Amino acid sequence: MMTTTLLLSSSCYFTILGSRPTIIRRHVIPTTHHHPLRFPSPNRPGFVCREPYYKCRAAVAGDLLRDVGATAAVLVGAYGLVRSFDSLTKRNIIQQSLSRKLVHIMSGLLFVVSWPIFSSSMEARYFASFVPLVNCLRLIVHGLSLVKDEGLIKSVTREGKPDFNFVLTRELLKGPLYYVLILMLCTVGFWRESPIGVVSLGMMCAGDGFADIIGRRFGSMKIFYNPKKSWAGSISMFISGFLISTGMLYYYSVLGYFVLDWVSTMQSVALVCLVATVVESLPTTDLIDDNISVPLSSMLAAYLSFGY
Ligand SMILES: C/C(=C\COP(=O)(O)O)CCC[C@H](C)CCC[C@H](C)CCCC(C)C
Ligand SMILES: Nc1ccn([C@@H]2O[C@H](COP(=O)(O)OP(=O)(O)O)[C@@H](O)[C@H]2O)c(=O)n1
Repeated sequence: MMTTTLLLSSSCYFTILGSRPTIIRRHVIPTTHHHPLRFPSPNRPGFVCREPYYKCRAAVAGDLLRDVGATAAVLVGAYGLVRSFDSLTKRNIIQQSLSRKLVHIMSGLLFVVSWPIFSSSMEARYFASFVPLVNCLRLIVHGLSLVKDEGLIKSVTREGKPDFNFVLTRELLKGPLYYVLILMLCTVGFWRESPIGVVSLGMMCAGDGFADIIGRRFGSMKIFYNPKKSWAGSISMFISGFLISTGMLYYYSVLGYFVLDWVSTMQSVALVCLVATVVESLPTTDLIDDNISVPLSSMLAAYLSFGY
């Protein structure tokens, strides 16, 4: 019932939204609705099915089947990723802090990489957002110690010691929870139609992740206005964020989702990286988690520089 309501409401919402003219942006010409590699989907605004009705219904059913399959596959991938790092940590192959950061880096990036396996229907983004939603609920349930999952605790908490006291598992309700909420926001809000989501997640996942990994190891020269952060960490955030975000945009442009003017695009990505890196370096972690400040500041900077 909830799914039907969601599908009907999202179809109505995107029928209205989809009637907007396709505006050619300074950098980006959104081609998602008319992606040459995508088969027409009858539940897309403006689509005129010239085939017999049964063929249109088959196309809708094909989209639905594809999105359900893609959702299941990505859910399994998410569970497998956390379990893999739990195993590596248990066998002392990698340190717990490194495990957490690699999960931080890889989860979101692999999630964004998986978006093209979903259909080109208007509801595809909601199927994709179901994956971070499930993980959000999982973090809440375990964060409130309603259920015990040693592997999850070891893979995504700072301590990694699953003694299941409420204080420790409550950590799941901070960084990790904000992280999956931002994934949901970017999936539903920007999807494959705007570079803003891709770049913002590149900064949150890769930039913030490598800042920690490099900063912990090589961050002897501290930032004068925030001794908890280092120049090495911030510089690595800028470089990794720029390279990964640009690489993700290239991936989506090769698949035909964006047509990008690369000179101005790289200038815009560099600006977003600079803004996100400065925000991350500020002594505000106690006030607002990096998993909120970094992506939100990236979204604002990307909106102002990409034009939409
Ligand atoms: C450890 C995490 C965040 C904490 O960040 P920080 O506080 O150290 O800055 C990441 C938590 C990841 C979450 C448990 C699983 C998310 C999975 C994702 C929605 C889907 C991944 C799919 C892909 C195919 C592996
Ligand atoms: N710009 C940065 C970011 C992190 N770091 C290092 O990485 C550690 C963890 O960074 P963080 O507090 O942002 O970690 P999370 O809150 O992202 O888990 C810091 O205590 C620093 O040792 C750094 O040196 N420079």
